[in-house]
Amino acid sequence: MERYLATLDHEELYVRRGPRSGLFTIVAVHSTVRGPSLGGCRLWSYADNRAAVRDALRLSEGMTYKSAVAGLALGGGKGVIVRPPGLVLDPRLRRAALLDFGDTVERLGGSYVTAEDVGTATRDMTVIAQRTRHVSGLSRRAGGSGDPSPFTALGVVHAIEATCERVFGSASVRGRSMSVVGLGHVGLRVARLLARAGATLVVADIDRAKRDEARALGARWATPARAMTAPVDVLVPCALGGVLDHDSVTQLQAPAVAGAANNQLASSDVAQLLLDRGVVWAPDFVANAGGIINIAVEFEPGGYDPARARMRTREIGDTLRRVFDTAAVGATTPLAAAMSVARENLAA
Ligand SMILES: NC(=O)c1ccc[n+]([C@@H]2O[C@H](COP(=O)([O-])OP(=O)(O)OC[C@H]3O[C@@H](n4cnc5c(N)ncnc54)[C@H](O)[C@@H]3O)[C@@H](O)[C@H]2O)c1
Repeated sequence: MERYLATLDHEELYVRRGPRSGLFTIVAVHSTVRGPSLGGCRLWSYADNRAAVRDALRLSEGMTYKSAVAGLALGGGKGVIVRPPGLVLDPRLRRAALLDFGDTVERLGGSYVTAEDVGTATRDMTVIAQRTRHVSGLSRRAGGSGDPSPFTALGVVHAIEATCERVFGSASVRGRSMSVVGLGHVGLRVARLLARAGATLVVADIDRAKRDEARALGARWATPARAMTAPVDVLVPCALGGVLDHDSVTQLQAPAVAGAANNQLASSDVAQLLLDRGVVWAPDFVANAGGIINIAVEFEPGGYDPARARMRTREIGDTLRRVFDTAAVGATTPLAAAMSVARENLAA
């Protein structure tokens, strides 16, 4: 395993071919130290099955640290349904694969709880729930916590405020300039919240149809490349991962970066480059934890309550302040500090 896949640091890895669909279903449980492992079910196509297993192992580990740094009573896990390259899932096959995945989750007896992820949506969770009760993120009508995006956006805004406080001495975004790259489910909501709070916005998306949103926000529209290097106070990446690499960081003009996009650093050494260039970076897995914080409320005594979810999401600001303080004391990067806070919480 170690030789062919990845360093194994996990509690469980379950690979099972679904009898209905014939597709491989995979669940990796990295840690249940703080609670049941939670992580989305990714329906994705890979070059080969090893790559799919590797992805489940890697992503489940990331979930352990994301939940731990947020102080949640959850561990890290991830599910994958492997779609063979070129295979189109018609509705019948898709349903069969989701039911197969539900059986896989059920066999793990609650050590893994699934949720939506790339390639799956809330309605898919309803199908999976026919085979297992270890499902989160069902619709509000079905008793779940529903769409996580508004909570992710709220958390990102609190992360931006904590970052402004660190860089400019005040958490207020009023009068600050910000560049929001990616106006999707999260980015558009972040932009609206920032505009309402008095920030001046540059916005960008590869989808030019989003230009109308810029007008509605009173924001300046830019190409994604220009928005990334705009001379603003805060860069807010809300599209894809890997946007901060050795090239893009040397062109950054913003002294602060805080956004929703997952895996913003192309490689972990970019964290040091940002520090060396005096750019304060809010680690993505701290800033974008609002979605999982919202889901975690489903597991609290009394069940899901949106007001409690909002309250918990606001705590992202304080978590990030602790990360920045830890980084300052240790003269290290916010990435290293966030990992150290997560490890402390795992050990506690
Ligand atoms: N939805 C959540 O609750 C949540 C939670 C945690 C993390 N995230 C992360 O936040 C990011 C955004 O998530 P989302 O749910 O809003 O996704 P989304 O698909 O709704 O939105 C992404 C937007 O980015 C645009 N985009 C894609 N490539 C771009 C590029 N190169 N430049 C500019 N725009 C580009 C797309 O056109 C789309 O409008 C992702 O990285 C996601 O993994 C989302």
